[in-house]
Amino acid sequence: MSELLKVEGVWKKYSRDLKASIKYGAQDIFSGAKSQQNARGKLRETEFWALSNVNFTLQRGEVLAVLGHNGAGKSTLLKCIAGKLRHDHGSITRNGDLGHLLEMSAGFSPTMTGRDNITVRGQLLGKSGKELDHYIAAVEEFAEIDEFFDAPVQFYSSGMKSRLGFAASSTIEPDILILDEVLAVGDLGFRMKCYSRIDELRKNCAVILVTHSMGHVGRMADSALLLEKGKVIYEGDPQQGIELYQDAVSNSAKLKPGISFMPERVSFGLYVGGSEVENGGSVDFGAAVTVKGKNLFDSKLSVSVILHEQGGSAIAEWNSKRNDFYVLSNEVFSAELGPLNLCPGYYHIALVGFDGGEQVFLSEVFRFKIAGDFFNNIRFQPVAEWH
Ligand SMILES: Nc1ncnc2c1ncn2[C@@H]1O[C@H](COP(=O)(O)OP(=O)(O)OP(=O)(O)O)[C@@H](O)[C@H]1O
Repeated sequence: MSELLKVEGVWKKYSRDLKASIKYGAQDIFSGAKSQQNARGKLRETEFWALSNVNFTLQRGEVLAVLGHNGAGKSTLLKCIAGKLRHDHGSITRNGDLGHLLEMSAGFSPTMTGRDNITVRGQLLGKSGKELDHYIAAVEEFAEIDEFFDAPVQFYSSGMKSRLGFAASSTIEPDILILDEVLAVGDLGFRMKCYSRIDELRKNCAVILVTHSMGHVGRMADSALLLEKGKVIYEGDPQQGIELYQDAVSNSAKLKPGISFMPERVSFGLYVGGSEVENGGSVDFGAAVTVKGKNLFDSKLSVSVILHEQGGSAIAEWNSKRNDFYVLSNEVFSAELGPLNLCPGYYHIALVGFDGGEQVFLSEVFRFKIAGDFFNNIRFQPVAEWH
């Protein structure tokens, strides 16, 4: 393994005020080296550190996931590494070619077609003749945007831009590949293609990945860097990084008041092995979960238990009507959900009640964490035959 990137004591400041930001920027350019020396520790009014003393190294073959809340400084760090932004203090040493996809438009001219943009990019990379033709053909093949390749980029959907951008950046076989939220866009088929391309490239390069999807981190990263307000608060094992990040997200997540509709008319709880789990509590991976509730309405109701990923979409729903089960007025009911074999992380459960076809309540959201080692609980074994 060889070291491809060294980030040492990097600081970057921004100003919250646009006018002040332009003025300070001009002053810094004129004061040159002096500003570099004074940069650390000196903040003018309205300025703040978007990155404070960031250090890490990246080896060939390594995939590093940069994690953090919105505004933690992830994109700023990637832009500094890519040379798109000048950092105020510290040093960034790159050994090798860089490919990056920092924004969806990825520096494409909106009025030029995809093909023309790729041709210009290829030429800027020093390609000509057959080599340039190969590059354009390879990008066109990977992006799979068909006739849009010959349409102006301004008519592309965000998914198409990300396809073209990823294809353009990953086809040059860079030494360091920087991807900022690229895999958030695009359909599953394209994401799978991106995964295999990254798996292929990582043998010879280093990848820095910014994503809010912990699935991507778990699937691809060898290490994680967790940023909070511009500071590195964790560096190391990705699973540990994911847990710390999710804990931080969960602690800062505020449930919106007003989301519940007549919550006083329903009560429910989560139980594991007869014991009630407290809101925000933890459930071991693989433990059988039961929801118990009481109908405080005057009429009989059908109920749905809905399971959500934290901040994400519904991933399961159990509806009593499908079992032809109705909860009578003032009756207690239970729904045995069984083991929730979900990746460790935070989830939400809510209860919805229906009187006939009409929704009559939505409960408060119950938050819990699936804890434990996901992988240890899966048993693989050989079997005699396929069918
Ligand atoms: N050009 C700018 N001028 C002033 N402040 C900026 C500028 N760009 C970003 N910031 C601020 O710097 C901080 C870090 O921003 P950055 O975009 O790096 O965060 P991030 O971790 O990438 O967030 P997200 O997950 O939302 O993309 C934020 O407070 C942001 O508002």
